[in-house]
Amino acid sequence: MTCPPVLEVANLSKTFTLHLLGAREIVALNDVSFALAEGEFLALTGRTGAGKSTLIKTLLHYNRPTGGSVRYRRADGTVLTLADLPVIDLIALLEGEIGYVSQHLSVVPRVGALDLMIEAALHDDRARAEAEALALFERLCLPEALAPVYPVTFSGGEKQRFNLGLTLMRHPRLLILDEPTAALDPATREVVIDLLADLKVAGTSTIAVLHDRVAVDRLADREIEINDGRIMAETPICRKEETVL
Ligand SMILES: Nc1ncnc2c1ncn2[C@@H]1O[C@H](COP(=O)(O)OP(=O)(O)OP(=O)(O)O)[C@@H](O)[C@H]1O
Repeated sequence: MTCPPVLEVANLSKTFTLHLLGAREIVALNDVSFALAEGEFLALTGRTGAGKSTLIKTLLHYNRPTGGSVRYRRADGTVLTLADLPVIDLIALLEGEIGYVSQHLSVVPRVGALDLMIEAALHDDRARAEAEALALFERLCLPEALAPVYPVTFSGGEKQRFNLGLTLMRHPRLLILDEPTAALDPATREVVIDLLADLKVAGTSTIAVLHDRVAVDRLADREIEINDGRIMAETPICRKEETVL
């Protein structure tokens, strides 16, 4: 018996209207449909400006879709249609079992990195949260000296790993990543790829916008290529170690 998908995106569209430019319209996403299997790692690829970030922001309802629907299946089998959720429930979902790691830092100012991570934990055990946060610091090769520092002062690559760590404090079962390795040198990129690979083994379902071919080849089960806001190609990825002889 095959598992029902964790996420079903049906005919999703997004048109931006530029009101200050005579209501000019930009069709950023056009009739995109796909499903994400439980535990699957899906890579979204495509040229710059193709609509990849718009796709993930729209499927999460950070952008209000122009058309289409997104259905998310919880661990207990309940299926939620995101557009029908009261805002408070949508926020709880996006700050809990669905984790979104954007390319940008968005945190409370003048709070140190470690405290932000401790606050992000979904439980009230501060000592446990601190231990979890420090373990993530180490796993992400963030120097412990940065723990009390405001993340706004971090380098691009440090911010990127901090963003990931912050989201992982909540142990999301569905992870949505926007270019998680973009600002990283090759060695640090390996650190992040290894962590994402371990999360995949642990059963996390993931959608990641990736320009990084190494990351696609190491992590993805399937690649969807976006162009002009549409799906151009959908390719299963077969790794050597998975090939049955
Ligand atoms: N809020 C917005 N208002 C107007 N246009 C937007 C908005 N967000 C995105 N766009 C436009 O939608 C198109 C797709 O942008 P998007 O950021 O999704 O591309 P992308 O594939 O993620 O690109 P990149 O790889 O460069 O990050 C672009 O033409 C962009 O200018």
